[in-house]
Amino acid sequence: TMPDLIQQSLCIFGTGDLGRSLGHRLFQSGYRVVYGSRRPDSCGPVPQGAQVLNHAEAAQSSRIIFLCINREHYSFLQALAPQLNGKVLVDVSNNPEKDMFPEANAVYLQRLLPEAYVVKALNTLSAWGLQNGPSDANRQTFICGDSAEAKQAVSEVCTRLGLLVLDRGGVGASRELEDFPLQLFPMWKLPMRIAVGLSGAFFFYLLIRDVIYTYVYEGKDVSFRILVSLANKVFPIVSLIMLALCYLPGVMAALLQLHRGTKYRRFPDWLDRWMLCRKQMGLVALALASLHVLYTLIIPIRYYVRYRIGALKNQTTEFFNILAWRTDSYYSMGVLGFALFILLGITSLPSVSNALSWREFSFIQSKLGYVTLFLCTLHGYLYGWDKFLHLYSYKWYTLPGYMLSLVVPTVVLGLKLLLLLPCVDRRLTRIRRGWEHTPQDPSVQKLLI
Ligand SMILES: NC(=O)C1=CN([C@@H]2O[C@H](COP(=O)(O)OP(=O)(O)OC[C@H]3O[C@@H](n4cnc5c(N)ncnc54)[C@H](OP(=O)(O)O)[C@@H]3O)[C@@H](O)[C@H]2O)C=CC1
Ligand SMILES: [Fe+3]
Repeated sequence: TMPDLIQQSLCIFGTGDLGRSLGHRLFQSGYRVVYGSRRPDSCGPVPQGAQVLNHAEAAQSSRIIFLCINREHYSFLQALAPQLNGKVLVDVSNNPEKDMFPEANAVYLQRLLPEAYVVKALNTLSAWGLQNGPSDANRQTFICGDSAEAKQAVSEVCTRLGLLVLDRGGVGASRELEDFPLQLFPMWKLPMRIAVGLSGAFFFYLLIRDVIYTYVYEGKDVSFRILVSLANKVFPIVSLIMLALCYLPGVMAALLQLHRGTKYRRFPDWLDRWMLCRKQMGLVALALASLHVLYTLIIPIRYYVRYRIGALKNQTTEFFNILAWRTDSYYSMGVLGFALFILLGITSLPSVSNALSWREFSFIQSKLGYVTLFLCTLHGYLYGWDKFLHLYSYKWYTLPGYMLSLVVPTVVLGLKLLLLLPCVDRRLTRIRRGWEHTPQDPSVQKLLI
């Protein structure tokens, strides 16, 4: 019923892992597959119905040739130039490490065969993923090449394989494409480093204040506190600081724009990088906040706590109304803050945020985000209440951890309040709409010309 499709054959060089998986998928999609191999008679198993020939013969069968060969072996293709000139060569290769070779693999291939049309594609897929059919992670492929017509031909094949094709431009973009598979959660690196660094620092700080101090002054060993009490201080402290760090770059960018009087100037690189990983920063903070919630929920079943309650059983103590208010208020702020925090986390998931308009997304991430930060900071302040008045809070003249955790959020919220002042807000809006800029600024003039 689809004679044109059944007739069309595609050529694959290399019968290795990727060659076989790709051939299998192409065959399933209705193409005839012809392999080019060094040893057509003794190569490994190939998909049913596929033909295996030597390279020169196989090249005759199709205009498009997928090179499922490692880059190190590309040089043999030069001898096949007469057969390969004018063909579309699909480079799918990756390197095991970054910057192994001076030029990108596809650029190298194009240099070896200047008369062929090199297209980089499929390198971000895996042989395993191809064999398993399109799953979520394997549904898209980046593609680049200098010939629009060759790219179009390869795109059609990829589309038939059920892949979403994302055009990245000329062959010069192939270095970027080849670096993709080598990345390991690039956006998570900075947030994870901050989380680990802050957690370590606060752990030792609190270890000295809570455990070592008690040991030195009271001769009591309370090291059991490390596992729950200490953890339940470190996690909320780091979580609150990181939540504030999500909003600090935005505030700083606004201040920078106000200071420069224009939006037509790039932010410094570090600020750009910081802004780009805000989502990951927020999700790490959410994970830590969740740990804080779990640790808090298990407090009543801890042996230490049950022991203390048992010991107090026969004493009649007075009911302090103010204490009831204090604890309830900080718990309620914590609960509300955490609920909003989860909402922020959910709306940052791609499948959810894709369903939101830009306006809805920025409403939740910015307005509700600041409300979340405010509630969580208030939770911290109410937790402290009047403790800062008591001398026992300052062991060895050091501040309690919760006080340190309030510094960054307080600064961020303060600056945000400043930005909300009507006169400041009006100026910022004018700058962001491009109505206002400092004309004597040379970089702006360059942009305007
Ligand atoms: N495996 C994967 O998941 C992915 C692989 N890739 C890329 O695909 C390419 C192939 O990978 P893969 O299939 O895993 O590798 P394999 O080692 O499994 O297969 C490579 C094939 O290349 C051919 N070959 C080997 N040496 C030479 C040589 N000296 N001269 C000519 N041909 C040779 C062989 O085929 P024959 O014996 O038939 O000649 C061999 O089967 C690589 O560039 C890789 O970066 C990209 C994305 C994912
Ligand atoms: Fe708390």
